[in-house]
Amino acid sequence: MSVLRVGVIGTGMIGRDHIRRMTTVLAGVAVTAVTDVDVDTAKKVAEGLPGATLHATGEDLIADPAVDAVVVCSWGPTHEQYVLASIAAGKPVFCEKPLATTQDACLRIVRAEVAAGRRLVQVGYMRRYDAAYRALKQVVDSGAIGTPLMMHCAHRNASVPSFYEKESAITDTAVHEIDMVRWMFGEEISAARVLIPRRSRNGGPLQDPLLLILEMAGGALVDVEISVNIRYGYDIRGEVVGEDGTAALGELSPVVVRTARQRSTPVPVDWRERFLGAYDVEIQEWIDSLAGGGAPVGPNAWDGYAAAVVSDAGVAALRTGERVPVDLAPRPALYGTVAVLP
Ligand SMILES: NC(=O)C1=CN([C@@H]2O[C@H](COP(=O)(O)OP(=O)(O)OC[C@H]3O[C@@H](n4cnc5c(N)ncnc54)[C@H](O)[C@@H]3O)[C@@H](O)[C@H]2O)C=CC1
Ligand SMILES: O=C1[C@@H](O)[C@H](O)[C@@H](O)[C@H](O)[C@H]1O
Repeated sequence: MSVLRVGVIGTGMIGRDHIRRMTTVLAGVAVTAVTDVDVDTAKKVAEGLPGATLHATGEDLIADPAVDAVVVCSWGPTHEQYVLASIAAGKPVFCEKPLATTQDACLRIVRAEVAAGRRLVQVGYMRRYDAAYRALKQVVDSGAIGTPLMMHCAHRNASVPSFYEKESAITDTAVHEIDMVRWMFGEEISAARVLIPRRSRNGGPLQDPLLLILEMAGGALVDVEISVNIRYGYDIRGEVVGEDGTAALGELSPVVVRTARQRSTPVPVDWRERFLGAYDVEIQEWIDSLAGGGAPVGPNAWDGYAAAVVSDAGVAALRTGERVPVDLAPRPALYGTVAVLP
């Protein structure tokens, strides 16, 4: 079996987590190079990877002949330069979300990939790989609950770091639901609104929670509660309401505890725990798709662009209180003829 040689740019929290899974869990892959502007961290990570090269820059890593494919896990504003450099080098690139931090930057990536004439980019929207979301989509697609009319979502973080801003609730957090509902309904989002409830005393200067309302092109409505200081753990919920029934993400805990007349299940601490299996499947399927020179089949540059445009609409809705339409550029043929590829 051939081994995909991967270079990782950014050895922070998720970069190290993806390196751990590529070196200890997944098959057909070796991490052969790393880099980070925080040289000390990158050096420590490289020391734990026998034979891997520590590069001074992301560009050096992309040019390394011992790197077949690139994984970008640096901060969002740096994604564009590394994704574009990977496309220019003709190397497949898995980029953690967001694809880039502005819709113009995402469009530059889309155009570069179209000019290259083949799919090279995959974006890290891992919910599409989660067993519960996949089971939910299977029910929706089967028609068992009839035409979907609404989806209720909750995205709750226990807490967020001090650099998290008001807009991050949309651009950093709800962006996962933005991608997920496009995939779940197989269609684009046409408009966004934000409703602002009473502010939590745990939210500090943030407007927390928020309610993001998304209008799907086919007329369904999606509401997303975004609470980022919920304290009790990391809680992700989703329920689709159809004409003939409803389907919701199941309870995921492998254990139920009964004691002192209480019944309880643990709540994950954060996304690494909740989506552990999804990240494994996501990266394994990406590796497998590249075998023998193949193209990635997961969330593509168009999906990254569409998520950025909807995020911008959400941010504008948050700032103005208005309903903001989503205005997408024409979609290039490289990204298929159905609205959102399955
Ligand atoms: N799919 C998901 O659920 C998640 C995705 N993410 C995404 O992953 C990315 C990284 O997030 P974290 O690991 O949480 O951040 P982090 O701050 O822990 O790690 C980012 C690393 O990138 C490095 N870096 C920054 N600029 C760089 C540059 N120009 N070149 C090379 N390295 C550079 C930093 O020094 C840092 O070590 C973000 O885009 C974030 O949105 C993060 C958490 C979960
Ligand atoms: O991507 C992620 C983080 O960056 C973000 O800050 C969290 O809100 C999300 O739940 C997580 O999946």
